[in-house]
Amino acid sequence: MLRIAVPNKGSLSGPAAEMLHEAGYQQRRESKELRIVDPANEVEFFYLRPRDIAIYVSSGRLDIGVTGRDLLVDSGADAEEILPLGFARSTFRFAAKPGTANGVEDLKGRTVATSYEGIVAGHLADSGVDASVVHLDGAVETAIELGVAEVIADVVETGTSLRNAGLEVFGEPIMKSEAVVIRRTGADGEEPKVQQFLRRLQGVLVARTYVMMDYDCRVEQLEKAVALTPGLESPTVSPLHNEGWVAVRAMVPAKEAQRIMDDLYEIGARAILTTAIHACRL
Ligand SMILES: Nc1ncnc2c1ncn2[C@@H]1O[C@H](COP(=O)(O)OP(=O)(O)OP(=O)(O)O)[C@@H](O)[C@H]1O
Ligand SMILES: O=P(O)(O)OC[C@H]1O[C@H](OP(=O)(O)OP(=O)(O)O)[C@H](O)[C@@H]1O
Ligand SMILES: [Mg+2]
Repeated sequence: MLRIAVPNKGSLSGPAAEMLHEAGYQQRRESKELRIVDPANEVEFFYLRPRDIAIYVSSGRLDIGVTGRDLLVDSGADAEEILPLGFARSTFRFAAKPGTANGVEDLKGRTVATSYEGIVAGHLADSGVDASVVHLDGAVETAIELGVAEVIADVVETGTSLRNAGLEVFGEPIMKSEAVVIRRTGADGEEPKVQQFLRRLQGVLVARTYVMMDYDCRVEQLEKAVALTPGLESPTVSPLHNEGWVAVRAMVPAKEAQRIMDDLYEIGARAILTTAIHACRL
């Protein structure tokens, strides 16, 4: 039975459960459940605090986990990223009242408040800057107003929390994060159950980024049409009952679907349809 750690709370928890559900795994019915078994898929899910997941996985008691890249790095645990999942995207940045600092070099002798002490201490050390770090659990933006620190280092997504606190980012981004699948460093990467789990999640990622496109076009336009919709391997082309026409079917990136439909129409393609892909194995 594959043992998988899943975030039980916070920004990662909802999207992680949704992705696992789309990948065909049973998920917990209510938020107080800490552990469920999915016998059909021979998987056991452990719902843990996102911050603790890398520690459990590095101990070898759980095979894999879903967490944030920033949380993995911050933990310092002996675990490695094996698949980025594309949700809970954020940037980790320094911020302060405007005019306080322009870069990490200005932090010498100052105090930085953060929930990610590992990342911040590592970054300061790498930059050769001697500053103090104060650990806070959350709502770090308020630390400056209340005089606990002059600078914060925190997760930024839309920037709304910083703006509301009258703060501005400064310096280079410290890191870019998103949800990731992790395993113990050096664990057997070929393990078939792990490979199957990763293939299922990759299938969801592809199903979310591509749509299926179908259209009819004249044989004379086929080469131009196929250049617009090359598909992953090559498009399927089938004859139509009306001579001189073919039906074409290919996967296209969802973001480009409308533009491709316009371009196909321009060259004379008709009955252009897109349909969602629910699951796939490439
Ligand atoms: N507003 C956000 N947008 C995108 N990702 C975020 C956001 N806030 C936190 N994250 C990401 O979520 C992970 C942190 O999850 P965690 O549950 O510890 O914090 P949280 O989502 O802020 O929840 P909590 O309310 O418990 O603090 C990190 O990987 C972080 O980058
Ligand atoms: O750039 P934004 O879109 O505003 O998102 C970033 C904010 O979201 C998270 O906070 P959360 O709401 O989880 O509260 P917390 O600080 O207590 O963790 C994070 O810690 C930032 O404060
Ligand atoms: Mg938070």
